[in-house]
Amino acid sequence: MSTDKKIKIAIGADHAGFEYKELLKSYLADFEVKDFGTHSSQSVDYPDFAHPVASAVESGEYAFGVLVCGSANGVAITANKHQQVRAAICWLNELAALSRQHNNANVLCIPARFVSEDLAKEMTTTFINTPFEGGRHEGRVGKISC
Ligand SMILES: O=C(CO)[C@H](O)[C@H](O)COP(=O)(O)O
Repeated sequence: MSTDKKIKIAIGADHAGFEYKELLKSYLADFEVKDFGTHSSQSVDYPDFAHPVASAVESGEYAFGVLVCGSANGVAITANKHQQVRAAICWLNELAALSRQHNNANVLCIPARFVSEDLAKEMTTTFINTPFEGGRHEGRVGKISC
């Protein structure tokens, strides 16, 4: 994959996403990645990890967040509570691309129990490397915050 050491990525997961998070952390070794936990497969509560990742992206310190839980619903619902966060649940590579092109998503949410490791890696690469298209999508994205 293409790499850019200047891109900072915040990553987090609950117990269901722990193994995928570890895998993605290694996969993203050429980026500046901060791991917000969890750090084992012991059962935990996904908001305890989704909020810190979302805050890190919302602050502007991290360009992107990657969150992993079983279905991706919990981490996405949590992350989207943050005003500056647009968290997208993706289970196809095309959805990862569209989440960037049309929605300017800044947090990728991966359902570890429903996608393969290879697809998780592929979607992460796509998410990081796909630019927002702007244009007609600019105003729509601008209307999301309330
Ligand atoms: O997907 C999730 C939240 O959306 C969690 O990973 C899932 O709910 C965890 O379930 P369990 O406690 O049964 O392992």
